[in-house]
Amino acid sequence: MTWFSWVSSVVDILLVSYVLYFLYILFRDTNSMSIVKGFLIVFTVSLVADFLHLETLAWVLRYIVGNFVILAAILFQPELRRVLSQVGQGRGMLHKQYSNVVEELAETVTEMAQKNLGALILIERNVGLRHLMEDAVALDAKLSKEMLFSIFYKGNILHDGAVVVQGDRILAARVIVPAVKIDAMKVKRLKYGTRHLAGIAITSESDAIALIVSEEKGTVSLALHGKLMFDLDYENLKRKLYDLL
Ligand SMILES: Nc1ncnc2c1ncn2[C@@H]1O[C@H](COP(=O)(O)OP(=O)(O)OP(=O)(O)O)[C@@H](O)[C@H]1O
Repeated sequence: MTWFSWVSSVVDILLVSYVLYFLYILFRDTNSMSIVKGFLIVFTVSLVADFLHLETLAWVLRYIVGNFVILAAILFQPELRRVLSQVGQGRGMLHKQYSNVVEELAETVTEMAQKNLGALILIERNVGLRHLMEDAVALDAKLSKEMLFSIFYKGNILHDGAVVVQGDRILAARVIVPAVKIDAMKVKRLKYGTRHLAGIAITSESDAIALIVSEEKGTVSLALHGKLMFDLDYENLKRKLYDLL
């Protein structure tokens, strides 16, 4: 073996390891991991069936394993779409950094809901929310559970209104979403109060995501494009945020 083929083998192994690690990071917080585990089980059983000469079972399992790429493309569709759009935007490699924000947010609001601590968190995406922050309190603080809990703690002067989050920063607190014209009938039918309506309003006029923790109901809702996904649990919320960020 020449030194060149030795070095290229090492580089080859390192690159494959990196690709596998990268895929693991991208998929670990979705249901994809259970699909991968399912595939590994089917693959192992097919080897055992082969070994034991269980012809029909081995044939069926070989067929499933052989067509896994097509199956995976169908089953992984939301994840693949997300991964491709991130890579397209050059954000794929930043996913790990983003995953911390997603987890921190999902954990924080779930805990807030359990403690009936009301909150409104506006997550900026492509459309800037600067116009909302003119009369707000500028912060530019690192996003953390402690910081969000402190802000929305009832005794804090900043607790009234929303916070605006950009990446892993909390840009401002006491952000007031301008009153929107939602007719009285609709308000009655929707049965939501002003915090939820503010979340619906801001997301109908921007591409922001609003996380709304209901003080009264102890629920977490996510507003997007003016529509509310009501009462999300931790897993669903995290999955939704991963898809959107
Ligand atoms: N336009 C707004 N912009 C930002 N925050 C708002 C706005 N309107 C209300 N809020 C916040 O919502 C709080 C009042 O929530 P309200 O009880 O009316 O709504 P809700 O949707 O029923 O929420 P909850 O279930 O938490 O009671 C206010 O104290 C304020 O912090």
